[in-house]
Amino acid sequence: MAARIMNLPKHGLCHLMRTSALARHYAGSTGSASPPQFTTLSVDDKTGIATLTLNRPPANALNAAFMGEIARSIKELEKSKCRGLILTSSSERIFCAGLDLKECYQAEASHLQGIWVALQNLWHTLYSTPLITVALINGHTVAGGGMLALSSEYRIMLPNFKIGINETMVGLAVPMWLIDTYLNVIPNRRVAEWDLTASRIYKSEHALKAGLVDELAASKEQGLERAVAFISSYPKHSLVARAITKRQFREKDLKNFEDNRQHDLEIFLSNIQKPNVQSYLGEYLESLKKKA
Ligand SMILES: CCCCCCCCCC/C=C/CC(=O)SCCNC(=O)CCNC(=O)[C@H](O)C(C)(C)COP(=O)(O)OP(=O)(O)OC[C@H]1O[C@@H](n2cnc3c(N)ncnc32)[C@H](O)[C@@H]1OP(=O)(O)O
Repeated sequence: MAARIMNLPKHGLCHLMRTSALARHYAGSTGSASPPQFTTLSVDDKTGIATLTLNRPPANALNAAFMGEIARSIKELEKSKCRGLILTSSSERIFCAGLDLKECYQAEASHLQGIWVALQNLWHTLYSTPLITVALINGHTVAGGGMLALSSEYRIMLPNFKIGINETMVGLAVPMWLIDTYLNVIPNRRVAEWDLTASRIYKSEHALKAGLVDELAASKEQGLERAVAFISSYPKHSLVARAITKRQFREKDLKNFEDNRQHDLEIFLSNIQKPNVQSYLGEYLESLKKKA
């Protein structure tokens, strides 16, 4: 794909925005002058398709700054009237390992609150965007990483990786908005309930059979081609009607979330600060380290 940093002047799908302008935008919305740190964003000016590459080694674990950056990029692409967004990872092994558990361990309540609010905002932004969204899952993706994939409209995965939502395994309940997101992809309630209560993690090939992903691609290059083909399959004249229809499908889930946003935050804060959860989190982090 002949991509470059932002700027789609020709057919009005995306407005011009150079890297420096992007940096000014971030400065305006965050109060900080720092440009994107954990992502790279490129837009193909022929197709009007943006590729947002997650780049927070080693695991693309989500902290508040990273999540804020992804959400702001999506908002910016919406304003520039891009047509579609491909989410992928710069890592060859990990698409996204979910929340940065190191930042959830022995952290101040205010820090934990910042993480959860950023997760809520990121979910809301991605789930509700009018952009055509594709997750090109070129590595493992679990928990909050699974959220990124499942909130997108179409999932293309490379072979031999893992995908799933493992919250109960790490001792915490799956939030209702993530259950709704899962049901939007796996509408069989019995299967969804079983998957989420059991923290079921699928291998790519099985995820395809179960309908958790839509296609497998042999390589990242092939996955990118397939992602572009999916987004391009929507004719330009249908984009507004398409976006309204998407919104209608997702509206109830978004409203449920808004009605319970504060409660959801309180549940997280109360659970994550429990001594037994913190102690388990410490052990879990050790086990991740020992693997290396
Ligand atoms: C655990 C008790 C309580 C947890 C409470 C958390 C709060 C949860 C609230 C509810 C919802 C939360 C949403 C979430 O996202 S919770 C996040 C859960 N995520 C995980 O459980 C994923 C853990 N990681 C893995 O399973 C594997 O790393 C992987 C993604 C399958 C990849 O495996 P691979 O073998 O390729 O890689 P490594 O395991 O060697 O990892 C490479 C390095 O990355 C570090 N790492 C991995 N995951 C995380 C993470 N989530 N946060 C921070 N760091 C992470 C790992 O330590 C390695 O680092 P190192 O190279 O420095 O050793």
